[in-house]
Parts: sequence; structure tokens; C-alpha cells
Amino acid sequence: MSVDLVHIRQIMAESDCLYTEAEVEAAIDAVAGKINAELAERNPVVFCVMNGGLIFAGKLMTKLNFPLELSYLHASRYRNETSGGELFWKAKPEISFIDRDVLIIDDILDEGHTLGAIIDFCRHAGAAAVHTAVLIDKDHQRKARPDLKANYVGLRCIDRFIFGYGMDYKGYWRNAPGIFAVKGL
Ligand SMILES: O=P(O)(O)OC[C@H]1O[C@H](OP(=O)(O)OP(=O)(O)O)[C@H](O)[C@@H]1O
Ligand SMILES: Nc1nc2[nH]cnc2c(=O)[nH]1
Repeated sequence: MSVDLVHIRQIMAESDCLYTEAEVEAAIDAVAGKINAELAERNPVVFCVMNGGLIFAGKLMTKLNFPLELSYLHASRYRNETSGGELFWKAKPEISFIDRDVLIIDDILDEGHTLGAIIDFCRHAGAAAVHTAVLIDKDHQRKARPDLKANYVGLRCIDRFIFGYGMDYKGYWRNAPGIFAVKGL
């Protein structure tokens, strides 16, 4: 199906900015400070959750001041839609992390199915500890596991469909310099 770029541009034009670029950058700085304080001696393996985690992970990485290994994994349940489905593993981790601390980096903790499944996977695969960092945690009562909290959270947002800083609208606007909510969603 061809993409209607007029619609894609209109989504940006009509969106509500929830956080400016400066606000997001300040939040990433704050997360980096906490991770530096807590994980510097842990020699972690860091996994960026593709695709959405890419910008946050990239921005965060150069602010971490201790030795770490960086890789990625790819799990997806939205597939360019605005509501989630079944979790699909596109790529499991390639670096061994048995008896190592793992730090998972993703863009958003929404219903939490994705992060929950990744944490379970890492634990079952032998991680010594699993730490999680998300750029944004969405406020609502639909969490898959209400007790599942990310260790490091940059920002919180209202219950709307958002894009920017790695998060997409129909595959687009992951590059948007701020966090925006789609009009009407
Ligand atoms: O908390 P949840 O409700 O499970 O949603 C969060 C997940 O949804 C998005 O991924 P998506 O499946 O859209 O894939 P993407 O990273 O390629 O955008 C996002 O990057 C998180 O990984
Ligand atoms: N782009 C985007 N992806 C998501 N995955 C889960 N929630 C969201 C959201 O609000 N926006």
C-alpha cells in the first residue's frame, strides 16, 4: 500500500507538542546521570530495542562514562499501527549475557507487553540482573503487569498516541525533534 505523504505531513502539522527537544534532551541527561551513578561498576551489556529505542539509546550512549558493550534486539507488536498486537521477535540478542547485567533501552513503556517479554527473555537466558530504561512512560490503567516499572524513566505522558524521538506514526516521524501527540488519538 502506498503511503499518503500529505497525510503524514498533516499529522505533524496538526499534532500537539508534549515535550520540546530541549525538554527531552534534559530528560536524557538526567537518565544518563542516574545510570552513571548506579551501573558504572556493573560491566553491563546494553541492548537497544529496535526500532523505537534507536534515538534514545544513541543519545544516551555517549553520555555514559563507563565501560559497556552495546548491541540490539528487535521485538515489535505495533507494526506501524496505533494499537498493539502479538509480540513478534525479529531479532534476538546476539551477544551472550549469561551472568552479566543487562540494560534494556526502549523508547516507550505503554502497556508493557514488550518490555515484560524482553525482561522475561533475558532472565530465562541467564542474565545476572536486568535493568530497564525508557524515554517515556505512558500514564493509564492498562499496564499488562502493573508492578512492572522501568528502572530509569525520562518522562511521563498522558494517554495519547505519540511520536518523535524514535517513536513512529505509521513508520514515519521517528525523526521528529520532540514528543508529539497525534490529533484525536
Ligand atoms: O508497552 P507496549 O504497549 O508493549 O509498547 C511499547 C513498544 O511499542 C513500540 O514498539 P513497536 O512494536 O511499535 O515497534 P517499533 O519499535 O519498531 O516502533 C515501542 O518501541 C515499544 O517497544
Ligand atoms: N509511536 C508509538 N509507539 C507506541 N508503542 C506503544 N505506544 C506507542 C505510542 O504512543 N506511540
